[in-house]
Amino acid sequence: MLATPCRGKKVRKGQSALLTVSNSPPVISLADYDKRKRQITDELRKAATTIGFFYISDHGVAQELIDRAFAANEEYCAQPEEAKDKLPVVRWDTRQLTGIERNYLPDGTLRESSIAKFDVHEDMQKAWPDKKYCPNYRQTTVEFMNALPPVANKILGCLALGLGLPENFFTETANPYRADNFTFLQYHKYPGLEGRTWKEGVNCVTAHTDESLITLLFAKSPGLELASGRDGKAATGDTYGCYQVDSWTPCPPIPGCFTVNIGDPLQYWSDGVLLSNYHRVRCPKPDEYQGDRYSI
Ligand SMILES: O=C(O)CCC(=O)C(=O)O
Ligand SMILES: [Fe+2]
Repeated sequence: MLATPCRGKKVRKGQSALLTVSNSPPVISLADYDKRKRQITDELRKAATTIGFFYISDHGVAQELIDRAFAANEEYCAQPEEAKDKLPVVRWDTRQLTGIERNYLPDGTLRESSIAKFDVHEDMQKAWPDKKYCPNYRQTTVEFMNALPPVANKILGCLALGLGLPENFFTETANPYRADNFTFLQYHKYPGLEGRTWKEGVNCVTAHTDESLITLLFAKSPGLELASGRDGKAATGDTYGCYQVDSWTPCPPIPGCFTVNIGDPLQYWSDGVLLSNYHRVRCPKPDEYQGDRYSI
């Protein structure tokens, strides 16, 4: 079905490099979901099959809870280093996906993340930070994570309907409370990069596609960009020397909305109809906001 030329990613069969569509993701409202399911399905199908990204409004997750989740992220990052050193380290190769993750920009600048799975998972029990330093992280993370499946399920239900499949086709498989499920919440802190300039091609997060079914993202500031309708081409030009895309569309956060993108499994399972598109987080230029950037 799909070739895998580079780091497990793929070139889409039969798709030309450029699609002539507007590349900016639409805002899709989930308001009156039951009454408007047909319309929402049409809107989601269109966005997922042309851009692979969309914003979701009227999702039902309280702004107050979203704000607390960002505060929990800051709380985690502010722990003393000795406390962080006691936490399990995320390893993608062994699927040890709970704990702390440290990535570095080419100049050694640290980008810190933490990953939490649903509290029912055994490995999560060792990954919660010390309450002494992070009094709210666990409770807030659990509360926030529990608020997300209802949103994800609506989106996945409509995406299934849009493909002519039963509404529960993806949600049955994607039950995040199942012990063998890998759904996770990832908090990121991109450190402030004040006054620095970066060589073209150096990004805070290099071009990639996601391995989730869908990703629900909240970010506090711009930086996310998407390569809509374009295949990653094996070439030099990005940090990993893997993908070259010659047109990037900014995907700044819209207050109160989730930014949502389709991930690889949905592209595979739909035989390339739903698009798991390349995206990256660009390093800010000197005239842009260069302070710390938080995303969830
Ligand atoms: O931080 C962001 O805005 C997006 C990060 C991202 O693409 C990812 O974690 O997969
Ligand atoms: Fe991503």
